[in-house]
Amino acid sequence: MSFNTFGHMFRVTTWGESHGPAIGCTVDGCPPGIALTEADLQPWLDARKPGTSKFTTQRQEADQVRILSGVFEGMTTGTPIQLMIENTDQRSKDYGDIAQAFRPGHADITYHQKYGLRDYRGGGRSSARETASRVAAGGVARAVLAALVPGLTIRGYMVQMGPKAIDRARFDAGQIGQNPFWCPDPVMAADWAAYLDELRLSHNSVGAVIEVVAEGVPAGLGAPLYGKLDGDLAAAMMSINAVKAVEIGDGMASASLTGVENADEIRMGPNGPEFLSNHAGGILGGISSGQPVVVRFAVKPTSSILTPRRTVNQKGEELDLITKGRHDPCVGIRAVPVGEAMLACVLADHLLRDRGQTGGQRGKIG
Ligand SMILES: Cc1cc2nc3c(=O)[nH]c(=O)nc-3n(C[C@H](O)[C@H](O)[C@H](O)COP(=O)(O)O)c2cc1C
Ligand SMILES: C=C(O[C@@H]1CC(C(=O)O)=C[C@@H](OP(=O)(O)O)[C@H]1O)C(=O)O
Repeated sequence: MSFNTFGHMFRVTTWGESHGPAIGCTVDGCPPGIALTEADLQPWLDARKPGTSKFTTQRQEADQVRILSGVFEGMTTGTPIQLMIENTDQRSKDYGDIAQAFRPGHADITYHQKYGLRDYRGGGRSSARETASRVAAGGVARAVLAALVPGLTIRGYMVQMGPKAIDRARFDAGQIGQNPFWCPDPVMAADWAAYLDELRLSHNSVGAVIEVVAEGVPAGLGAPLYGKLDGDLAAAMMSINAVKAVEIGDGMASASLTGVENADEIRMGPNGPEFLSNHAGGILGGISSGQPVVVRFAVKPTSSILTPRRTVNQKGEELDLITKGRHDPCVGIRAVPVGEAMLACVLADHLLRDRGQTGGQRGKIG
């Protein structure tokens, strides 16, 4: 199976299966001299790990990350950084029924069609268990960004669960870590809790929308035309399991705006040009403008549910399949730290690419 690598200068290759002994990644291209310890990475893994509330999969993994190479005395050396996370709570017997049958909505059927054989335990390589490795790599990317762009912040949160969207008038960043949904709207967080409880107890699941924002991104990251920052962000988010749509800035809604409404007008401020709005989501012509970079993505409802769904098996026989096991009733919750990690990786990659091409030089205004 090829294509397990993401990025150009900051390159992440992930490996491992959900029910194998371990998963992990190799980060190649990290500059030398960046302060990095396992303790710097662990909080990001803790934010994503399974089994932390009744609203996520009940699989219990510590997701303890180990740095095996590329760091000496707390500093990156510029050599490949190998990160490893052990799998400790696999329960492969739950997957006996899908050894031969295909879960509707999961990757079982396409993996079989393409490769002719698959590690069906836990979905193998197609399991979002793989996203733990992305989050570990994202931790390295954050360390690079913290060293090279002080003040840059990345924050993700859920803005919609099923049909229930947050009220932006109640947006309170302080609430994001205070509920199990990364929800910035405390009223909607309570609503989601009741809604998701009812859905999971009735053997169902639901989709979601996640928004991730990076502030303090310098102008000038990204390149026309095949190295666009927005193009790479779309690819990064779309590569996350269950993602079905990605938007930058106003995204799909910009189609219903007029040119007058959509123009992000510009004025001179005390420190240079200032934009009066941010419909563009911080990216113009594939290049960051210095405004916040705003990315949104939609995840579909979890396909592994206890309600019987019609499917077929490898012999071509039709059957009704109940998917047992420990599954997320709304994958959007744990996709929040994953989206943050992918944004961090793309920004670190583009920062290094930009330094290679322009040396960080910028055109002057004013
Ligand atoms: C954080 C996260 C957790 C997920 N948890 C589950 C799960 O418990 N059960 C499941 O069937 N799918 C889960 N998924 C979705 C599947 O991994 C995904 O649907 C599958 O890989 C097929 O890929 P596709 O949906 O992109 O086509 C999860 C996705 C993410 C991002
Ligand atoms: C293990 C994780 O999530 C898993 C993602 C997943 C899927 O199909 O994507 C299915 C479940 O796997 P299993 O049935 O093997 O426990 C989840 O628990 C994790 O994120 O660490």
